Amino acid sequence: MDRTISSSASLSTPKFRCFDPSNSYHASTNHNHYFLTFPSNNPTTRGVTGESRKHEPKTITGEFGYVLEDVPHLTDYIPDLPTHLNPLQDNPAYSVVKQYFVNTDDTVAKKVVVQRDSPGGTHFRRAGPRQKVYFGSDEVQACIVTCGGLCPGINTVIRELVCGLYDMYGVRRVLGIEGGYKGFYSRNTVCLTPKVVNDIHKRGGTILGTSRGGHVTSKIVDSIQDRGINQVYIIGGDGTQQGASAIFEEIRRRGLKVAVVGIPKTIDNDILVIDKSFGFDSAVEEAERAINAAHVEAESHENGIGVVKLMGRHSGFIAMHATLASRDVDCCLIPESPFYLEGPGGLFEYIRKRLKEHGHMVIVIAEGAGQELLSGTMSNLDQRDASGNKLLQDIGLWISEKIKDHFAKQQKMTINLKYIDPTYMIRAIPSNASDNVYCTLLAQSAIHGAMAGYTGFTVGPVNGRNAYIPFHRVIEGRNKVVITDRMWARLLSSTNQPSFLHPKDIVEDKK
Ligand SMILES: Nc1ncnc2c1ncn2[C@@H]1O[C@H](COP(=O)(O)OP(=O)(O)O)[C@@H](O)[C@H]1O
Ligand SMILES: O=P(O)(O)OC[C@H]1O[C@](O)(COP(=O)(O)O)[C@@H](O)[C@@H]1O
Ligand SMILES: [Mg+2]
Repeated sequence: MDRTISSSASLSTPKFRCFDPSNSYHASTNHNHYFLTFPSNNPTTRGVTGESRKHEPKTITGEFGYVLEDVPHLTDYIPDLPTHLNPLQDNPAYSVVKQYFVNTDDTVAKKVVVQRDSPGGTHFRRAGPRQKVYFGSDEVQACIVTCGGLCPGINTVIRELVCGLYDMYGVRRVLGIEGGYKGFYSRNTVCLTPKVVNDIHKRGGTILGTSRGGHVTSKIVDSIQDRGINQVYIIGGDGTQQGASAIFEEIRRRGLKVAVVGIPKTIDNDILVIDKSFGFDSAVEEAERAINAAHVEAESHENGIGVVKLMGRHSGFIAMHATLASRDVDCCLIPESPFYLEGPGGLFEYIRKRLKEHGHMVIVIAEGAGQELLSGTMSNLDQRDASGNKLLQDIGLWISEKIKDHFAKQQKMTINLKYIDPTYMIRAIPSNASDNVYCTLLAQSAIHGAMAGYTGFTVGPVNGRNAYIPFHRVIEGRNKVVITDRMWARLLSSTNQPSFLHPKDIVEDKK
């Protein structure tokens, strides 16, 4: 579809001009791009001369304290976009479903436990197919990129994006960007078809490759524009969603008809708002195997101690869930719960007690736990990876040495400690059955959102329903284990470990 939208600089409408092919900076033959010129009177950019202000959150309020934290839509900055009937209504598989399309007003409550007098509270737009779409099938040129660390299920999401675009919306042009964000401007692309992706969900990793660092917003958006891409599916964690948000802002600033969709991928389960990230269950299952091995080793030796280090840079969800699932773990240490070694209530005292009672024990430690204890004692202090994430020191190795040293020198006690570090093994596997289904729903929800013209959002389950969540909500912090929550209490009660909290802290927290 080739359209020119122009308007006078009225007070109520933004001023747009059509893409100018003579502009060598963005030389492209694609006709689906609209440019926003500044200054404009668009509410999201008003008052800014020469450059765009960030997209203001769209908040819609209703009666009784109802709040919708809405996601941007292409029509927010490109008015009068033509619409099409959703091709799903003629699709034999879907046309038989009663009420297949979601009501455009459907929203998902962030909080489902409420009291009689509770206000309506925060809601997100419900994911799903809409009757009207803003892209024709022939018009779509989609791309998929995977960034950050690996996670079980990435290939399933890629597969389902490609097959969903093909089967549900008749889209035939889907590009894979190789090697993460930097692939937009430094690598080739690969054409993705249902045939190419047919079996990939059975493999771990990502067929597209991934990387850290290399997010240069202007170069990425230039590449999107030059290639004529109008739907961008970005699979990645908290850092990636930050990057996706920057891409969305730049696309909006340039006034392009390009939908930017984030698909949350994090093995650490540290992305805000969503219930749980895909691949997390698969990773926990794999972690169980390491814990089992540690337990077998520990119980076969006198004073046997099995130490297992698991992933979890800032959030201890994997360690917590693997511990709760296993029942063989006697102590779980996570970044959110500071601990200490010596003295009453400390880790050494607990280990001694446990060995006396049971003759063996298993300790699970998340890689980000206790970093403050060993700061300055090991090399690579304050080093960062290409994405700016702090490189952690090996807490598992450090604590194993400390335990051995303490029991040999101070307790004159022979212990048998086995240290297991399955770090990469838990994330390099294919996803399990339930994660595969999760990935399918996630990918399809992402497609429906982009086709319906929504942009600048992350898709994910909120209280069991997929929703479109504005980027700013997922990048404003990290999801962490709350150690004053019932889940952590369950863990403490299942392991019998000390809380390592000073009674004064607990009283203050309860207040
Ligand atoms: N604040 C940020 N702004 C823009 N891009 C970012 C930001 N943080 C990370 N990125 C980019 O996102 C990608 C993945 O980030 P990373 O932190 O490595 O993994 P993850 O997304 O899994 O957390 C990298 O290419 C990185 O450059
Ligand atoms: O060695 P790499 O590839 O940087 O990955 C290690 C890190 O990746 C993580 O799994 C998290 O990565 P993401 O944020 O990309 O999901 C951490 O738990 C771990 O510290
Ligand atoms: Mg991350």
